[in-house]
This record gives sequence, C-alpha cells and structure tokens, in this order.
Amino acid sequence: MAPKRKAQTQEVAAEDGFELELEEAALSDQETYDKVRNQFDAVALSKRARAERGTDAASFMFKKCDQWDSNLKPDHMNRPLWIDDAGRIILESFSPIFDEAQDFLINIAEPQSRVSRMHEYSLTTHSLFAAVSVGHSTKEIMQRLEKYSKTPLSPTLCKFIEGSTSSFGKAKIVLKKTLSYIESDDPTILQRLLRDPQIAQCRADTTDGLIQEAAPQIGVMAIPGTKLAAGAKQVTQTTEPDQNPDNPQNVQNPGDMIAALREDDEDEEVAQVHSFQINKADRENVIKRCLAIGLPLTEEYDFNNDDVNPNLEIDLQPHAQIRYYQEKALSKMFSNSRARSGIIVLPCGAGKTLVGITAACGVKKSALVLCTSAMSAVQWRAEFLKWSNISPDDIAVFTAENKQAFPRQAGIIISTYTMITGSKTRSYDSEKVMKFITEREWGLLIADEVHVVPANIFKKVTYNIASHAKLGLTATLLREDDKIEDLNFLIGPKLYEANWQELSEQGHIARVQCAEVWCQMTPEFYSEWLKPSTVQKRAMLSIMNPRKFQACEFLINYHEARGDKIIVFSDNVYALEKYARKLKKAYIYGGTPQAERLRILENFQHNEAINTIFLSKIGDTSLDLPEATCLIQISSHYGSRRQEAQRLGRILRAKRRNDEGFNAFFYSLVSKDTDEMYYSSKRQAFLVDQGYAFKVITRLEGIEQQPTLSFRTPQERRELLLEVSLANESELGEERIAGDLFGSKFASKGGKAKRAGARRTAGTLSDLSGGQDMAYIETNKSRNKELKKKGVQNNFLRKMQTSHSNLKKANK
Ligand SMILES: Nc1ncnc2c1ncn2[C@@H]1O[C@H](COP(=O)(O)OP(=O)(O)OP(=O)(O)O)[C@@H](O)[C@H]1O
Repeated sequence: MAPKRKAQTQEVAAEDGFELELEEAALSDQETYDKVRNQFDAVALSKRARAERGTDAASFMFKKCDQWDSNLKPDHMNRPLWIDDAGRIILESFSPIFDEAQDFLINIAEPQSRVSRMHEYSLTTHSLFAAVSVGHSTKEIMQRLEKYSKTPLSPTLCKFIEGSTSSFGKAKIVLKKTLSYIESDDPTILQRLLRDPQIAQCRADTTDGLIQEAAPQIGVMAIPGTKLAAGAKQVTQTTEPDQNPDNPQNVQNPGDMIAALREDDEDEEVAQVHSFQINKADRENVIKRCLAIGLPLTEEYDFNNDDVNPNLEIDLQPHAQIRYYQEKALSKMFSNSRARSGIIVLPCGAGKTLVGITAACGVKKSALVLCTSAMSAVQWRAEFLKWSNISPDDIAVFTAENKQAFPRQAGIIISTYTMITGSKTRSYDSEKVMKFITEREWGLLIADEVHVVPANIFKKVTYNIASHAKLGLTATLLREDDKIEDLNFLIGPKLYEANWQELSEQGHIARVQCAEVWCQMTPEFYSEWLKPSTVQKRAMLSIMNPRKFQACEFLINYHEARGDKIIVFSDNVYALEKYARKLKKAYIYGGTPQAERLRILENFQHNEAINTIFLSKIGDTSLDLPEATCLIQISSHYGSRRQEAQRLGRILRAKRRNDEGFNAFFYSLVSKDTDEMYYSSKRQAFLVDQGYAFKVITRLEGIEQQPTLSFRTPQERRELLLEVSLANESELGEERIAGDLFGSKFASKGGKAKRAGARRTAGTLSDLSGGQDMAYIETNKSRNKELKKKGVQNNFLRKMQTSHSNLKKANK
C-alpha cells in the first residue's frame, strides 16, 4: 500500500473504528479496497448527515433550526413534539404516546394539518384562551408541553403562554334581562377596563361608579383563576374519599368550608359583584378590545341556577347513545356545570345535529337554532323529535313557510339566518314571531354551519337575540375571506375539533378514495379556449370538454356496475342539464319543481334502477342521502375549500361504510391545462390537511375500450362546440339561489364569482330532501312522565347532572 494512501486512510478511518478494516483492505487488491472504502464513505456520510439532521426519525424533514439542534433532550426519541418559538408544533403520529399528546394538543392549540405521519398545530392566543376556559391551568399547559417536547420550551414561548393565559377569567360578559353587562368580582378590573376610551364609550348605564350587587351563590363555582373558583376546587376535592382525620379540611363539611372561606377572607368584596352595562350593538367591539388589552372576557351560563328563565322539559331518548367524540366535544362545553359558549368542529356526517340536541337537553331552557336554509330547519326539527322527548308542540319552525312560535313558557324555535336578520319588510305573522324571539331571553343559541355565516349577519344575530350561551357547529372552520377570526368574538373559542381520519378509521364516517382525473382538452375545444373570451365562456369550454364528458360517462358506468349510487355535482346549470339529458339521468337544480325533486330523491334512495342523479350546488350541504357512495364533480366553485369538504361530506355518511373493505369514491374531473387545474389544487388544500390523499389519474384504464361513449367522432365534438359557442352568455354563469348563504361572494377570493351572469331562482329549498314527508315521532305525555320518573336516561347527561348535584351538595 502506498504510504500516502495509507496515511489518508488512517486519518479518516481512525475515529470510526474502520481503521483496521481499511488497513487490511489496503493491503489487498484495488477492487477490495474500493469496496471497503465505499462502505466507509457511506457510513461517514450518513454520520455527518445525522449530525446535521439530528438522530431521530423525523428531524431531517425540517429546516436546520438552532433552537432544536443544540437543545435536544437526551431521550428526545421518546417524545413526540417539536415546538418552536412561534408556537408552531409538529406532532409525530407514529409516537407511542401520540394519542395522549393529541388529546392534549387539541385542547390547547389549533390543528393546521393532520396528514398521516405528522400533525401540525399552532399555539395562538385564542387557542390558549380556549384551553384555560376548558380547565387547563397555565402551569399544566407548560408542564405537559415540556413533557412531550423534544427540546426545552424556550423562554419566549413560556412568556407567550403565560401572557395569554394568566389574565383569563378576570371579567366576564353576562346577560341580565336581555341586557349585556361586563361583570367582575374585582372592581379594579372593571375600572381598568373603563379607563380604556374605546370600552368607556360603549358603556350604556349612567350609574355613578359601578353597579354593585350581592354575588349570587354560584360565585363559588366561578370562572377559573378567581378566588371563588379556587374555593370551589377545594370543595370538590373534599368530596373525594380522604378519610384522614388529621387533615384539617375534613373537619368541616363542604358548606361550612365555603362559609369559612368567605369569613376568613378579609376582603368583603368577595361577596359582591360589580358590573357596568354595555350597548348591545357594541358587544363585539368590547369583546375584541378586552382581548386586545389583555383582559379577555369569558361567557358562561350557569343554567342550573337560573331561576328567572323557565325550564324546558327535554331529555335525550333512551336510544340516543352519543358517540365518544360527541361526548368529548360536549364535555368541553359543559365542564364546571355551566354552558360555555364556543364552537364545536366535527366532520360532515359525524353528527353535529345530535351534539346540538344534547346541548339543548343539557341546558333545559328555551333554545333557538339557526340554520342556513329552510330545508335544514325542517330536518333539525325532525332530528329533535327523533333523539329527544320534547313535545312536538314545544318545538316550532320559523321560516318563510312556517311562522310558528311555541305556546308554553319555554320551547325551541328553529329558524334560518336570513329569517332572523332579513332587512325586507316582514309580513304581520313574521313580525309577530320576530317580536316573540327578540323580546325574550334564550338559554341557548345553536348556530349551525357557523363558518359560512357572514360576520355582519352574525353580528345582527347577536344584536337581535339575547342568549346566555352560544354553540357554533361546523365541519370546516375555514372561510375564503379570512373572517374566521370574527367567530371567536361573536360566538366564543373553538372548544373541540375532531380528527377526520380517526373517525373514518373507526367507521363513524366513511373511508373515501379521492381522485383528481385529468382530462385532455380536445383540439377543437382547446383552440377555442385559447382565444380571447369571457371567464364564463372559457369555464364552459372546460366543463363541456368532450373528454371530460366521456370520463364522467365512463365513471358512471363503472361505478353503477359495481353497485354504487352516484351523485354528479355541477355548479353550472347549463352543463348540469346537458350532461344529465345526454346521459338520460335525472337532475335537480334550484328551479326543479318540488314534486319532481321529491320524486327524484326518493327514486335514488329506493329504486334499484335509478343509481345516478345530477345535482347543482343546492345539494352541497345538509342533504342526508346515506345511499350515496360515489361523487363525481364536473364543475365547482373556483377554489372553494369549503365547498369541496362539504361535497365530500355527502358520501361520508354512506350507509354501507361499515361493510368490510368498503370505500366511497370522490372524483374531481379537471380539464387539463385550463384554470380548473389551479382551482382544483386550491380546493383540495383543506381535505389534504385532514389527511386525504388525492390521486391524480391521467388516464382512465379501459376508457378506450368502451365503444359506446358519447362524442367519439369529430363530427359530434364539433356539433357540441357549436352548441356551447352559441349558448347565451347568461346561460353560462353560475347558479344563484335566493337566500343561499353559501353564495359566491363568500366562497372565493377575488370576487370573480360576482361576475357570474345567470340568475336562477330556487324559490324554496325546504323541500329538497323531502323534509315534509319525514315522519315525526310523536311522544305522548305519559311516555314523558315515565321518562321523568326514570330520571335522566342518557349517560352523558346523567354524568352532567351528577357533577352538578355534587357541587350543589358541596355548596349547602
Ligand atoms: N350518536 C349517534 N348515534 C347514531 N347515529 C348518529 C349519531 N350521531 C349522528 N348520527 C347519525 O349520523 C348521520 C349524520 O348526522 P348529522 O346529519 O348530524 O351530521 P352533520 O355532522 O350535521 O353533517 P353535515 O355537516 O354534512 O350536515 C345522521 O343520520 C345521524 O342520525
């Protein structure tokens, strides 16, 4: 071996223990030496790479970060979290303690993306408020993050967590006789708020100083972080079986202890609450401002101790078994025996309605439910009657067709956002019901599909309706207009957000295969598309692309042969009609008469010969068709992520979802090299973040072998092009539906949709899914009595009641 080569080898190999092996190899032939040398280089390279990347399974996926590289805890392999200074959290879903960490993170942070191996969360001021409001203390949040984190929490992050959580719960917003007050047991907090000019100008009362009154007994269960809450905590602790007679706490009964706590307290103000009234219209501004100056307001309703508003006789039916994630979500709302305002996020078809109904059964006071359409209102009523024992007389629907209120002191009204906030002159009957609604206090306001409600509409709702607690329900906490933050102010923090993939693995929603099918434009359509033209015309050429038509026809044939029931969605009514007529399938759009809609939907559900229907965007939401197992989207609303998720929701509830090996299918047909490609990927962003993988299909296997597909000859394609070219501009636009809150302007940025030309009026949506034909389950009085005698039937409500009576006992 040459001395130079030997020296080099010794130098580099020494530190790796390769020295001997290389030396031996160097003595043999060149080939053996090169082999060993290559092995050595590979090891050295991977060692260097590991040193750069970190030694665990995932860190190499991230950019070099000094904070992480230099501070890794020795046992970081066993910890599942990466947290940076800005509160961005990466959770390894393959960690053995993933479930535990996920359960915790969902309470304190906002899920951003939950794909299969990595989940991403963000710690935000809102998420931390929500965390404290559901009972996590600052200390606990930091301790548990420290436990799961691979690196020590940075001082910047700790400061942020402390800053966001420590001032929470010092003041709250409460409702008294339909008026809003800011209340605190510490007058200095309110004085501090009133020194702020923006808050001061929202004050409505003219009291000199603050309004002062005796604190209600409920003070001992007060908001986290206050002295009284600490008292309540101790009370709860003493109810646990600690028999040690040396423990001084066991000498007193809990009631005495509260009294003692109060007597011991030198500060007499504890028994007092202070408040000032604010203008109804300024509610949102005050909430926002309080947050900005670091004193966020809480909104909780102590319904158990509300003796002013009459109780409503309502309980869940014994057959209603709420699922674990529904219970988890509700327990965030009801911990502490109070109803906390906030938003619950569950995937489409996961049962938000039952969550709302259970909440109403928990509060047992008058409730107002707001939906996006009259059809949903009718469905909500039917669901209330199905899942609860409420008397049908006590539950009314207030829509354009039904203008009812309830006859007794307490009840439920289900209405739509448009009915409550509409600016049009109301009929006499509507005016009467509106007066009924606005002049009373509501225990609970349930806001369905809350993410689509424009902020100004929801402001009007909170202005018009005096409700103690608000529950927002949604599947996708996203809007294209970035106004989602407003919901935090108008309703409350997000209380719970379920994981789509987890629910689908457990069979609560269907497993779905998603695919984007790329369809080449035919030459004649593409050369027309390339010419300068209007947005509508180009969009129409992409939708009517004969290859897309063939792909749709092929997929329908394929899935019908498999026994699937197929819904084809087209936002564009011109295309909807053309496709459906050519393929001899039934279709429904806004203008389809009611009787025909019902007939089509019934046939789709029960007739084995009708396996495909075409729907315009009126079928995007609230349509409960559990028979559907396959969706094909031929035209959609630009880049709306919400529409994509909601359409997917139509098959997540598939009846057959628990059949072995069952998969539902979701296809988006996209004309290649057109705007559709861009919008399609934008639309998928939300679902991809929920862990759905979109396969791109560039060629449908077997499509060439189908001789019967439409538009096979150039002659047919030219005729189609001529038809599309001659179509009236106004026919090509997007469907507009009266009273549709999911309308264009909320669904896409850039206002392109506003240019849409066609205006087709749906009249009423109320009948689309056969709402009127739903059989209401009549619950007679004797059955109610029987249920009452038996007490609360549902486990969850029973748990709530037990915890409340424990607290009551403790307070006595
Ligand atoms: N705990 C439960 N037990 C049995 N069935 C349930 C339960 N929860 C929900 N369901 C059923 O699941 C289906 C979907 O529920 P629901 O319509 O409330 O979903 P959703 O979340 O509101 O969906 P979308 O957002 O699409 O409107 C309904 O048929 C409902 O009866």
